[in-house]
Amino acid sequence: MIPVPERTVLLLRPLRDARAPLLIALVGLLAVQAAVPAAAALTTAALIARVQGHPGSDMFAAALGPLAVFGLVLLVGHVIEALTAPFEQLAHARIDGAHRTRLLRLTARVPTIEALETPRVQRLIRQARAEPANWTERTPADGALGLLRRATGLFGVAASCSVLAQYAWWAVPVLLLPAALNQYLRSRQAVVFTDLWRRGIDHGRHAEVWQNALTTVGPAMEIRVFGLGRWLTDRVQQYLQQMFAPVWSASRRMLVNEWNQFLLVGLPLAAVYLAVAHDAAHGRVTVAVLTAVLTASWSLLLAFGYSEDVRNIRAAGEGTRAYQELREALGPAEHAEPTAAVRFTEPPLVAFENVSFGYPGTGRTVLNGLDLEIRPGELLAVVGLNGAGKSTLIKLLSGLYRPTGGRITADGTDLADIGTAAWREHVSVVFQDFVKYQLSAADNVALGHATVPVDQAALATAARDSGFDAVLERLPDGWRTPLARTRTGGVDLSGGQWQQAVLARALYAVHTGAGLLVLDEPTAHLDVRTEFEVFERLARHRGRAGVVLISHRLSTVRQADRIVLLDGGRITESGTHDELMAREGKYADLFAIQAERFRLGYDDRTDERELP
Ligand SMILES: Nc1ncnc2c1ncn2[C@@H]1O[C@H](COP(=O)(O)OP(=O)(O)OP(=O)(O)O)[C@@H](O)[C@H]1O
Repeated sequence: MIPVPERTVLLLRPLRDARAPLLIALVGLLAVQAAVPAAAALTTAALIARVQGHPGSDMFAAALGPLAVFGLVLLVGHVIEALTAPFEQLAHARIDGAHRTRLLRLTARVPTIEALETPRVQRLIRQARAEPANWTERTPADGALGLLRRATGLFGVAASCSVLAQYAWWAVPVLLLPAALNQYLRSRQAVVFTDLWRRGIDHGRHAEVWQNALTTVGPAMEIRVFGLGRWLTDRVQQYLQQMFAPVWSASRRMLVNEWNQFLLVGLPLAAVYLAVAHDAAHGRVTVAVLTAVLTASWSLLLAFGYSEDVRNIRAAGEGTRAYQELREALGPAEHAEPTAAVRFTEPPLVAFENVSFGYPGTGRTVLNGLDLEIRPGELLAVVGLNGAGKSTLIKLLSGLYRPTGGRITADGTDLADIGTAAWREHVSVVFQDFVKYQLSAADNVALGHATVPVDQAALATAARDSGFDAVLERLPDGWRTPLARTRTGGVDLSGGQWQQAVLARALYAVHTGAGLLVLDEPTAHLDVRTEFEVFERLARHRGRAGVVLISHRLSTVRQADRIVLLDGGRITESGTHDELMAREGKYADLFAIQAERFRLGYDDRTDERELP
C-alpha cells in the first residue's frame, strides 16, 4: 500500500462529513471538468484538420461532425461547471458545519474551566473555529475540497500531457517540471502566510474583543458615558495593524517572487510555443497540431501552477491541526463522563476535607487546608473579606475546578468519582456574574434544570417563592416575553428584577430535584430590606435542600443556621450569629463595622435595626 502522509490524511479526513453520495458525484464532476480542456484541444485540432482537408464547398459538411463534438465538449464543460458550484457549496457547508459542531461539543464537554481559561487553549479555539475573519484564514472544507480539486485535476494534467506527448515527448517534462517547482514554491509561500497569521492571532483576538464591545448592546452604555468610542476604534485599528503589518510586508515581498515564478513557467511555455510554431511554419506539423499543443500546454499550466487551492490546502491544515491539539489539551472524552453515576435520593452531607487550591499558572494558594461540612438541609452562610476565596470555594463545590489538594465528598464519595454531570444534577448555583440569557422569561427560569422537560407547575412555584411573579405580571407577554430589548417584543429587566429571575431559576432547580442550592451574592443588586425578604423566602421554600449563601451583608447572613468565616484560605470561625458575636472574633468585628455604617446612613438607606 502507498503510504499517505499524515498531513494529507488530516486534510482529507473532513471529506467524510460531506457524505459518500455527494462526494462520489463531486469527484466525478471534477474529474470530467479536469479533462475538458484536453478534450477541447483535441476536438479543436480535429476541427481544424477537417477544415484544412476539405477546402471548397464541402468544407461545412466535413466540419459538421467535429464541430458538433466540439460543441458537445463545450456544453459538457459548461454544464459541469454549473453543477460543480452548488455541489461544492453543499460539501463546504456540511464539512465546516460538522467541524464547528465538533468544536462546540469538544469545548462543552469539558467539565472544568481550568483549561478553557488558559491563553493557549483560547488561541487554539480561535485557530480551530473555522470562521475566517480575514483573507489569510481557511476552513477545513477549503483545504479538503482544495485537495480534492488538485487530485482530480491530475486527470486533466495527464490528459494534457498525453496530447502534448503526441507532438513531442520532451515538451512534457519541459512544462511539467517548472510547473511542479512553481507549485512547491507557492506552497512554501502559503506556509509563510499561515505562520504570520498564527503569530498575529493574539492581536486579532484583542481586536475582536474591542470590536464586540463596540457593536453589542451590553457595553454600549458605558462606552458612550465614558466617551470610549473613539479610543476603542483606535485600539481596534492598532491591533489589526499589528496583526496585518507583517502579512502586508510579506505580500509585497511575494509580489517580486510572483514575477520570478511567472518567468519560471512562462519561459518554458514560450520555448514550447516557439518550437511548435517553428515546426508549423516549416510544414513539419499541421495547424491542427499547433492548435492542440498551444491549448494543451496552457491548460497543463493552469491545472498545475496558478491555483488558490495551494494556499487553501496549506492554511486549512492549521485549523484542523489546532482542533487536534485542542482535543489533546482538553483531555480525552472519557474524563468528562461520570465514572460512577451516583444519584442522591436525599440531600447528601458534603465535606471539604483538607482542600487546597490555587488557580493554574498563578502560583498563589487561595484555599489552604480547608475543612468544611455542608449538612443536609442546612442553611450555611460563608463570609469573608474581598478576595478571601468565597467564590473559589463555590467553584470547587460546583465542580468547575478540581482541588489541587485534599478532596470534596458527598456522603463519603469523592466528587471526582461521582462524575461532574451527575453531581451538577444535584446542585443549583447562582453566580455573582450570572448570565442574562436573551431568551423568554420561562426559558430563563427553566434553564435551572435544562436536562428535563419544562415543568410548568415548578415554574409557577419558583416564580411565587422567589418573588419573580410580581415582575412577571408586568411583562407584556408574561412567561413568553423575551428578556432582551433587542428581541421583538422583548423587555429589559432592572438589575434587581434579573436577580429575582435567577433566584427563580435556582428555586426551579430545587423544586425539580436539586438537593443543594448555592448562592454567590445573588442579591447584591437588591436593597437591604428586599434582600432580607428574598433570603427569608428562599429559606422558607427551599424544601429539604441545603443552601450555601455568600453575602457581604451580614444583616442578611445572620438568619443562617450556621455562619463560617473564610480567612487565610481556611475556615477560622464557625457558629450561629449569636455564637460568633459572643466569641468577639473577626466576624463580630465585621458585623460591628457594618452595623455602625448602617447606623450612620453610609450604606443602604434601610436601618439595620429595622430588620426583625
Ligand atoms: N480565574 C482566576 N484565575 C486566577 N486567579 C483568580 C481567578 N479567580 C479568582 N482569582 C483570585 O483568587 C482569589 C480569591 O478570589 P475569589 O473571587 O474567590 O474571592 P471572593 O472571596 O469571592 O472575593 P469577593 O468577595 O471580592 O467576591 C483572589 O485573589 C482572586 O484574584
